[in-house]
Amino acid sequence: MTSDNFLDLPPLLSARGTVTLPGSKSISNRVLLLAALSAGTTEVRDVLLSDDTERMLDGLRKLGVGVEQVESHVFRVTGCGGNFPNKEAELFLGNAGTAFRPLTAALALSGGHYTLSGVARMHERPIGDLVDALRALGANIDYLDNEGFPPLEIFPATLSDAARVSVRGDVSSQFLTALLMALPLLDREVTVEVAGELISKPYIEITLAMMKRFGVEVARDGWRSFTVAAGSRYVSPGTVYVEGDASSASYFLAAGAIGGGPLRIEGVGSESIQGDVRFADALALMGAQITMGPNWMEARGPESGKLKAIDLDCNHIPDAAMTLAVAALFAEGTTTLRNIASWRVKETDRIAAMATELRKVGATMEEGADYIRVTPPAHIRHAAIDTYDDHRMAMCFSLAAFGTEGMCINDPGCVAKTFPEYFSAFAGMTQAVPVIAIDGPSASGKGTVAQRVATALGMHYLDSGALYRLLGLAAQRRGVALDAEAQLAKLAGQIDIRFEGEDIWLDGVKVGDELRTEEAGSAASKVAALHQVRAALLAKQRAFRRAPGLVADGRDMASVVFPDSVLKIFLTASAEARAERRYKQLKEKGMSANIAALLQDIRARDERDTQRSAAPLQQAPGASLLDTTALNIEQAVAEVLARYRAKK
Ligand SMILES: Nc1ncnc2c1ncn2[C@@H]1O[C@H](COP(=O)(O)OP(=O)(O)OP(=O)(O)O)[C@@H](O)[C@H]1O
Ligand SMILES: Nc1ccn([C@@H]2O[C@H](COP(=O)(O)O)[C@@H](O)[C@H]2O)c(=O)n1
Repeated sequence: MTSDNFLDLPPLLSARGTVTLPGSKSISNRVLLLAALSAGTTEVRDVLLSDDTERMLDGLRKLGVGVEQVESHVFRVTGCGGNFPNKEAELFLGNAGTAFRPLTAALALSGGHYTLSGVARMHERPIGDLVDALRALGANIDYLDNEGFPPLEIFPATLSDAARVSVRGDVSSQFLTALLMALPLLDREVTVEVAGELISKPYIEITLAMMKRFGVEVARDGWRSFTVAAGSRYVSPGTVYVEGDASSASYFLAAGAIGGGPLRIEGVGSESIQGDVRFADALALMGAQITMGPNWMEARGPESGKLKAIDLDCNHIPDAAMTLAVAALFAEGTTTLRNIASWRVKETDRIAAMATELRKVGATMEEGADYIRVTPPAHIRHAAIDTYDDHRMAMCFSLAAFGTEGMCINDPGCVAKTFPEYFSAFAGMTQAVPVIAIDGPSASGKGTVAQRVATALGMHYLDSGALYRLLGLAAQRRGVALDAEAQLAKLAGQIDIRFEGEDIWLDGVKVGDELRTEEAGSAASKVAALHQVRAALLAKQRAFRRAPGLVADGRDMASVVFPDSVLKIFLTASAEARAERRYKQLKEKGMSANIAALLQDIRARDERDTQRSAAPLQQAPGASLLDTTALNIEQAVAEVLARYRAKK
């Protein structure tokens, strides 16, 4: 169920299957830049296609680098040997930190005049520590707006002969990455000293590994200093394969752990150079069963059946740690994630965003400057999750749909930053609570059949017509006209409806046979024709979708309320057969009835239900017809069950 700006995920029951990951963002953008800085042509394969890599590719093209897309995920980059052909360019780099920081450093040392800008959030993300280090080397960089933040204007450097520069490591490891990648552009030995505790060390490992692949070996003293020797030059290795994205793997591993699995991820594994593969260790600490090979990982639910809380220093997995915060909703106890101060300067302030959104679903949250603490609620509430233009917020919160009510994700399109096809991949790996939708005209027997099918399968049952009947009844009791759309829609939001077995309660009072009269049916069909009323009752109907499954009967179950139903039946019978059934039904209840009048009522109701503009009664696309005119109840039930089994 999607619209342009939100995605309503149904409640999820399980997760299993095999997913092939898109290429790593961190590796894609590093390799593309190194290929551009090299001598020679590089074929880069399995490149991630996303907003962030598009920003890098676009930037390189504007700098005059030859970038040719040879296949969908394959680019041929003709390196410029450290000398960008275009000495004047304006680059817009969106919110791509992996493009902005390294390009700043490379351009600052490459003798041209450039401006670099991004989206508003990029202009709030600090870059002063990197600029200071570059200035120490002689770079000529101006802030165009706020001191210490993009946008930047870069002029040709007047290089100093500094042999040592210092850069802070405790704000973003991308500053060190950017400096190291640019240093081979200088023709001398330079040592970079790291000031403060270096965060996100695994990302530096990726940088060093990629530089080595392009022929530049960095000497190091632990995590304190790094030296690039004089005469270092990037040389194309010919072809480079980009690994699958380990941060993206975290959502699927967590889905396997929460939803039972087995869920296998291909494209990244024990031989990965990405630090985020260690997310799998954190998930194992929570009790998940993890297995892996060189290029794959697999997650299953815990043997005990329940994940458990952890207290973890997440410095080594800053991005994937966000996934742990949402997985904590499904763990016993309080989870604490520490050493995550870098979350505050990412796409959004991720500590604040995570705390706000987890509170919406009912979690008890505690947040500090560099930690977050999650205590799960007894019951995960359905909520509209804001995503703050942060792809990881959207992807993490998809996991919350494993709660009993599903989850609504606002602005799901923000995943395009790193994983444009995320939600379809996620849907392919997860199984929603199944719905069998049985629609049809009045007295066709859908209620009787749906109830029996639900009992046979141990599923829940929704009589959606009862909601419209109850609203009609409530309106009549309160003197609201049956065509007063706005008032009726408001009333629909106010009335308290409760189903207990055969009994139905309206505003705390049990409703009797009055609900089943043709008058109540007729009132229902009048209020049901109003768009605002239908919209007001939508969420109430969807809330019936609970594990292990739902059988729902009505007029628009398959077309509007549960369009992803696993089985859609359009159950009908001739108007005469239906009038006769209704006649018998009313007589059995000791109510008065006249078969000719019933036939007339049924025809009038059919006319209104099929001709209205709001969710008209129809055989929905994908629904199969079941005409029960010549079938008894048992035969009709058996037929629905047979069709369901055939679907499984
Ligand atoms: N296949 C069938 N053969 C004979 N009688 C049936 C059949 N299916 C249902 N009935 C009987 O028809 C009557 C009407 O059925 P039911 O109330 O289930 O219909 P419905 O489609 O849900 O109606 P409404 O939409 O008005 O609620 C019931 O008494 C039921 O027992
Ligand atoms: N999904 C639905 C269900 C019912 N209606 C309207 O309510 C009337 C009463 O329904 P019953 O199934 O209890 O007979 C019906 O005639 C419809 O007009 C609906 O619109 N959508």
